Amino acid sequence: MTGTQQGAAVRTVGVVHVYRVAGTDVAALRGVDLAVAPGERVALLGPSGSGKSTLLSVVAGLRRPSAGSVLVDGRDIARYTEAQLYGYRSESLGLMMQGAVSNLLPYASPRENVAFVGGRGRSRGRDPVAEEALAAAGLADERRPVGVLGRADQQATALAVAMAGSPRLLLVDEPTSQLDDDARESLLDTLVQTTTAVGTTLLMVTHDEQVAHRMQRMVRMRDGRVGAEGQRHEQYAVIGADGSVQLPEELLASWPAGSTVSVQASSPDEISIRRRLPAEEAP
Ligand SMILES: Nc1ncnc2c1ncn2[C@@H]1O[C@H](COP(=O)(O)OP(=O)(O)OP(=O)(O)O)[C@@H](O)[C@H]1O
Repeated sequence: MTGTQQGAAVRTVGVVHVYRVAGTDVAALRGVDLAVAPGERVALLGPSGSGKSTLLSVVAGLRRPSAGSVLVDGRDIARYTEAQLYGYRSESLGLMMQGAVSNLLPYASPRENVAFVGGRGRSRGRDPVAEEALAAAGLADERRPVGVLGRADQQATALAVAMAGSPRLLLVDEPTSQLDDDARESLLDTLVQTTTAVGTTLLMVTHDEQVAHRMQRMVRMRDGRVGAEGQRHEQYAVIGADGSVQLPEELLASWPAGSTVSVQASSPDEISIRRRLPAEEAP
C-alpha cells in the first residue's frame, strides 16, 4: 500500500441538528464547529447523548443538519442533492457505524464480503487496501462464512469492507465495543496502519480513553457541542462561536447551571473565573 492520495478535509460550521419525535424536539447538536485536516485521525469522545453519533451521521451525509455547514474539501454536503450525496458516499466515504457487522453477508467469507459489499463501486478484482486489512487480521485465507466467526473477526471484516476502494474519509462509531483487549489493540493497529498508508482522514467515535489515545487528536463533546480538545493529557477548552467555554467536567456539580461568576482578564492571554458564593449575593 502506498499513500498516493490525500485524505478529505472536513469542517463543520455551526452545525445544529434537531430530532423531532412525537411532536417533541430534541436538540442533539447545538452548534458544532470542528476542523479536521486531511489525513488526520481524530477521536470523538463524550458522555452518552452528547451528540457524537449524530455528528458522525451528519458528516456521513446520512442526516441533513437542521442548520450549519458540513464542508468536505470545501463543498457543503448539507446542501447536496440526494444524487450528490450518493456520489459522495460511494466515491469518498468509508463507513463503519454501530451495527456494521449486521450489514455483512453472514453466509459469505470475509474476502467475499469485501468483494460484494465494499469497493466504492470503482474497485475491480482484489482491493489491495482491503486485502492488507484482512491480512493484518489474519483473515486473508479465511474461507468460513462471516456468520460463524467471532466478534473480533467480524469487526475486522467490517473494517476491511469500509477501507475497500481507499476512501478519503473513514467514519467509525465504537469499533472496539465488545472486544477483549487483544482484539481491540489488533483492530486499532489495522485501523491506524491502513488509514496512514492510504492517507485517509479518520473520525472515530469512542467511549474508551485508551482507544482515543491511538488517534492524533481527541475532541470532547458535551451537550451537543465541542467542549474541549487536545492530545493525551493536554486538554484545551474550546471557545464556541458565541464566546462560551465549557467548564471542566469535574466542576460541573459544584458550579451548576445558573451559577454566577466574575470573569477578570489579567492579561490578553489569561482570565480568571471566580464563583460568586451565596453569601456574596445581594439580599
Ligand atoms: N433517532 C433519534 N431520534 C430521536 N432522538 C435521537 C435519535 N438519535 C439520537 N437522539 C437523541 O439525540 C441526542 C444525542 O444522541 P447521540 O446518539 O448522537 O449521542 P451519543 O453521544 O452518540 O450517545 P451514545 O454514546 O449513547 O451513542 C440524545 O439526546 C439522543 O437521545
